[in-house]
Amino acid sequence: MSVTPRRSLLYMPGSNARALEKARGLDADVLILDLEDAVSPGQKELARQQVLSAVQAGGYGHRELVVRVNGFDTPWGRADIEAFAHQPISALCLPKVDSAAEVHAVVQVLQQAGAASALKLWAMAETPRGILNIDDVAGADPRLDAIVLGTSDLAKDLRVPHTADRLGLLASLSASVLAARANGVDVFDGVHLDLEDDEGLARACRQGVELGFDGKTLIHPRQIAATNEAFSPSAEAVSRAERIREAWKQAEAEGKGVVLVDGKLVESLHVEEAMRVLAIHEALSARD
Ligand SMILES: CC(C)(COP(=O)(O)OP(=O)(O)OC[C@H]1O[C@@H](n2cnc3c(N)ncnc32)[C@H](O)[C@@H]1OP(=O)(O)O)[C@@H](O)C(=O)NCCC(=O)NCCSC(=O)C[C@H](O)C(=O)O
Ligand SMILES: [Mg+2]
Repeated sequence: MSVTPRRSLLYMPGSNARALEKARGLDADVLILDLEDAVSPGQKELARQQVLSAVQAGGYGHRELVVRVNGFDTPWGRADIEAFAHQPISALCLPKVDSAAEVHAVVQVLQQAGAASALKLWAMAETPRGILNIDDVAGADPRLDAIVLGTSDLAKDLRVPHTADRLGLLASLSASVLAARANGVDVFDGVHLDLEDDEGLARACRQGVELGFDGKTLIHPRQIAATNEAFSPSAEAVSRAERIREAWKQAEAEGKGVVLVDGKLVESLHVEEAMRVLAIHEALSARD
């Protein structure tokens, strides 16, 4: 089993040349180079050019590069998509996706541009309509590779306050995880806006892990370390997974379909879980 760890996903405005440079040395798994809401209308062209130059220059190492383009219905959306159709990036992130039809429209542009099938699409779940259609969006096309929660836009549109327990967002968060898993794509939690609030960030990360997210989107480098820690398998989880792998090998050799590890029942589904933990751990160790 091969897994690409996507624990921490750092946004940066494409208009911020210093951030694009600094990101080459940051410990984030994914860099989301933003052309959308973090860039003012007057800087859209500059941001597109800077991000193009940055991805062409490279130097980002293991960090996956994702470009968040402007909405298809804006003056910049189509040109953004065409500009990055043949660049060395993992995915285009589409903001405020309301329906599968919006994904299909972008897929058509990529096909017309002859983009490689390796170029994926990530859909942002950040509107009430998008959440209601999230299963269709997540399964819209084989290029669709991940769902990204936009909890700021969502809280605004739902008219729910930003609370520590994120009560008003829970239904949308869980619906997105369900849709992602049902369609076999990754799913990433929204941002924590308070840069000074380390305790709140740690709590939000824990909640994200418990809700089933693969990682969390971030807005500042100081949020990376805590997020990586929260979304990495703990030493204890790795050690138990290793014991499960060993015990299962023996059980299989003896023709058994169940085994006890540390007094707990282990069946093939637990072995699958353990193998995923080990795959993430090994991918991270190989990177170190
Ligand atoms: C929030 C910020 C504007 C703060 O920037 P700044 O004042 O420069 O912070 P610092 O002085 O503390 O920065 C220290 C150094 O770190 C670099 N830096 C800062 N932020 C980033 C970053 N995001 N990526 C890379 N590097 C970063 C600074 O350049 C400093 O470097 P150095 O010169 O070496 O000291 C800023 O953090 C920022 O712009 N953050 C990202 C904002 C953003 O992208 N927002 C859009 C995405 S959030 C969203 O829209 C989610 C979704 O759509 C929703 O609806 O929820
Ligand atoms: Mg948003």
